[in-house]
Amino acid sequence: MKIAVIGTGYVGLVTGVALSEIGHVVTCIDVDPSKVEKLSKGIPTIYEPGLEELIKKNISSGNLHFTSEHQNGLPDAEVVYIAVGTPQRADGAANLDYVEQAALDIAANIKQNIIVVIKSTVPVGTNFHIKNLINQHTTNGVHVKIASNPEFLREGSAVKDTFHGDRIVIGTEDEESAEILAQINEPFDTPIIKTDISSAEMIKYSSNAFLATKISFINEIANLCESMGANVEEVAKGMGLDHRIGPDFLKAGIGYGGSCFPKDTNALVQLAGNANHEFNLLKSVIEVNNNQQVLLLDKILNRFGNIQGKRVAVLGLAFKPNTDDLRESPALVMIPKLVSLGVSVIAYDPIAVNNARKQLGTEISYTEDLTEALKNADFTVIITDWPEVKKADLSTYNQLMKEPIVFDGRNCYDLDEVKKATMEYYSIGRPDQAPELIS
Ligand SMILES: NC(=O)C1=CN([C@@H]2O[C@H](COP(=O)(O)OP(=O)(O)OC[C@H]3O[C@@H](n4cnc5c(N)ncnc54)[C@H](O)[C@@H]3O)[C@@H](O)[C@H]2O)C=CC1
Ligand SMILES: O=C(O)[C@H]1O[C@H](OP(=O)(O)OP(=O)(O)OC[C@H]2O[C@@H](n3ccc(=O)[nH]c3=O)[C@H](O)[C@@H]2O)[C@H](O)[C@@H](O)[C@@H]1O
Repeated sequence: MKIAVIGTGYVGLVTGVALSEIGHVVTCIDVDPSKVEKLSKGIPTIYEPGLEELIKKNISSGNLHFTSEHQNGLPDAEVVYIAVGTPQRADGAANLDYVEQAALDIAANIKQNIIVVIKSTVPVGTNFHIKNLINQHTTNGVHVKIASNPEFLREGSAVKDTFHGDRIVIGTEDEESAEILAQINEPFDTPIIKTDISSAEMIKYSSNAFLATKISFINEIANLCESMGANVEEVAKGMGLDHRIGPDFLKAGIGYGGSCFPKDTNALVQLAGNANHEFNLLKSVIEVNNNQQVLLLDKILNRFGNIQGKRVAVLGLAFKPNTDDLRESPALVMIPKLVSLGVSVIAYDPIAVNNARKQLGTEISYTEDLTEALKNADFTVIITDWPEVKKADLSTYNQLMKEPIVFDGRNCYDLDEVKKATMEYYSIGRPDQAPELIS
């Protein structure tokens, strides 16, 4: 089938590439010509394991094309996916400007009746709004049907998630569209749920809100564990063995970040508000997360009092491992606060340094070398559980830092190993480790 995908960010690019891999002829359209130039040469614009090989392979086979001109991809397309951003507005609601512009681009360029599939995460009602917008603006008598096909991939495992997802949700107006979309997706060998459009839109927000709730719940339990002398890792293990609870998303830490949980939880609160429903549970989830992101700072100030003039190693800038994405990373909250308290920060990340420089500027130093970050540091703050950090030989903290004092926002280390390594160690929801060992 001939498919066009509008937007080549995390979702659009991975979707377009995956659809080309399963045999469709795909044109990916992006208004950013620098992205299109790189992608056309087979150079990925995002870090995603497995993506580069698939881009190169499908460009060579003739199944995958990139363009910055809507008139190059849309006229022939039988199905068009919208995968542009839906960032957060100042009031928390989803900003639909990019989706609406994509709708106008479709209306101006299609030459036949097609199905438009919205992959972007959009509030309930948006699909019908976009369908009407397109159909009001087509000039040559053609019209579109609309379908909601929300995306559930995670950054860092986007390719794997696309080929081996838990489910594909297809919300349509009629059985014929549902059948066409089911056929397009059939080679993914993933269970397909056919439903109505509003339910499909709601499934996406509810899924993200529920996962965020699990994280805030375990973080709140972690904070209780600290007051009560329990260990949250043990508690999560004991809870997760109950199949009704499950072990996933029970990792306590510095709070959730990323381009979606923060914005989608806020958007759902707004959406509920529009329907005169106070979503108090989700409001608390957001509040817990906001507090969690600065919890380590309280621990640091409790330990030191004044930290002015100290050298701090910050390990990890990305919002999670295996991505160079910094959107809503706890690092963006923590580092400016540390800087405002007069410390000098050297930040380590294996792949996100270039993106971080654009956001955090030149007030801090950056390195892709873990040992360089630790050298002569007065204390270390762990923000991202990169494998490089988790696998580090704990004696290096002792060898390289002025004093091995570590504030770990991701519970990277086993407490018995920490004891052996003679570190002063503060983590989340576990007993602090032996400050008296430090001379
Ligand atoms: N990033 C993620 O892991 C996931 C994101 N989502 C949702 O998918 C949507 C897209 O997210 P991302 O891929 O992260 O966004 P992104 O911001 O990385 O990419 C959006 C792309 O669309 C392009 N664009 C904007 N307007 C355009 C237009 N009129 N024509 C052509 N290109 C246009 C931009 O230049 C940009 O390259 C959002 O609604 C998000 O909530 C859903 C699941 C996972
Ligand atoms: O809508 C989206 O954009 C996507 O949002 C998340 O994916 P992603 O943001 O890529 O990453 P996650 O692995 O879900 O992690 C999100 C945040 O939660 C944190 N987290 C995750 C799990 C956990 O147990 N504890 C925890 O603190 C991570 O460190 C990270 O900051 C969802 O997992 C995807 O299903 C969804 O498609």
